[in-house]
Amino acid sequence: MARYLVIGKSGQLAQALAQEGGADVHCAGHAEADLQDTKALGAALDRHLPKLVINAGAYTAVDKAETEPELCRALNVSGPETLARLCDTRGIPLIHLSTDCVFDGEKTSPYTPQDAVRPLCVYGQSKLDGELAVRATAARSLIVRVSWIFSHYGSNFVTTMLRLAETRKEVSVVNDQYGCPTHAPALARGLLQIAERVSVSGHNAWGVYHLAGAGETDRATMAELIYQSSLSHGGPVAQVRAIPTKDYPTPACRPLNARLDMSDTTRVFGVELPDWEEGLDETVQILTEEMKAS
Ligand SMILES: NC(=O)C1=CN([C@@H]2O[C@H](COP(=O)(O)OP(=O)(O)OC[C@H]3O[C@@H](n4cnc5c(N)ncnc54)[C@H](OP(=O)(O)O)[C@@H]3O)[C@@H](O)[C@H]2O)C=CC1
Ligand SMILES: Cc1cn([C@H]2C[C@H](O)[C@@H](COP(=O)(O)OP(=O)(O)O[C@H]3O[C@@H](C)C(=O)[C@@H](O)[C@H]3O)O2)c(=O)[nH]c1=O
Ligand SMILES: [Mg+2]
Repeated sequence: MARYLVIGKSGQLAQALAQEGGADVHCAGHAEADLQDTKALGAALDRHLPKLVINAGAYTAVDKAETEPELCRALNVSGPETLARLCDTRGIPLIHLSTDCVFDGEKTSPYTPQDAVRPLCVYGQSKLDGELAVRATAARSLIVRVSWIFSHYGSNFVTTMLRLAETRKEVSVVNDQYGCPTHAPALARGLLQIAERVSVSGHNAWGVYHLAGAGETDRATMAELIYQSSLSHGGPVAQVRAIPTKDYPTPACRPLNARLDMSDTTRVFGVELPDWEEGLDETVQILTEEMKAS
């Protein structure tokens, strides 16, 4: 039997956990374990009897959340709270994923887990409320905040930039939003190392942690690096026009500073992710090959 049960199957992190964890991981998508279905969640826990649960399921459409806050909150607040209760009553530790969007981005240096939170959008507020609900419900829980996940799985900023370059010569991208891009496979490996640590009895450092790729960048520079890599693999390329966020209005506000300080995670778990750029070329290579084949 798989040691770890992952909620989510088709998402970026869920697919990366399945790939990196192999037989140790069972991913239950919404067909098996819907976050809105208490019975199904309980049945999945009782069927798989996992040593630990990782909740990689969430509502992640940041802009769309502004117009469907109920669904967003059902998946990011009520679902995780239910899951936390079901895990707690069974004595199963839970790792729940959260985001840089719990911060307002006004700090001028990377955010630590102890920094004050102030979400700017519905998605960010829902993830914060989900964190609080999980922490209040399951004593043996870890909240792991991540930022800017990219991969060849699912949709993300890298897939968006490559898709746009297929039809455009120039793409306007904001150059005043800073963050730590996180390669999903590297994140999955880091989370599995943490899972290993917390599933041994005696672990007691529960709470909030940050885990993202090493290094930092802004969205426009990230887009340029995506196209540099795409060029080297014979994929689509566009000119990046760097613009300020005020000239790129979106329904939801993102924090201008989304950089996370990971030193607690390194100290407590000995886990550190590699530089985000290491995962970028691999991701772009796979995606451009897929694009050429289709
Ligand atoms: N993407 C990003 O840039 C960032 C993401 N995060 C957080 O990391 C986590 C993983 O994100 P990511 O992998 O990118 O997400 P994706 O958007 O790629 O995937 C969403 C996941 O949610 C699952 N899901 C959707 N609805 C339900 C439901 N009703 N019941 C159960 N599962 C459901 C999907 O599972 P399926 O369809 O297989 O059933 C899918 O696996 C989330 O908590 C997210 O908030 C944090 C920071 C950055
Ligand atoms: C597509 C596009 C976006 N942008 C901007 C808009 C936005 O501010 C920024 C990122 O856009 P995206 O919509 O791709 O990324 P977004 O979905 O907002 O990414 C976020 O997802 C959630 C789930 C998280 O938790 C965050 O950590 C973060 O990764 O880039 C441009 O400037 N030009 C463009 O052509
Ligand atoms: Mg998005």
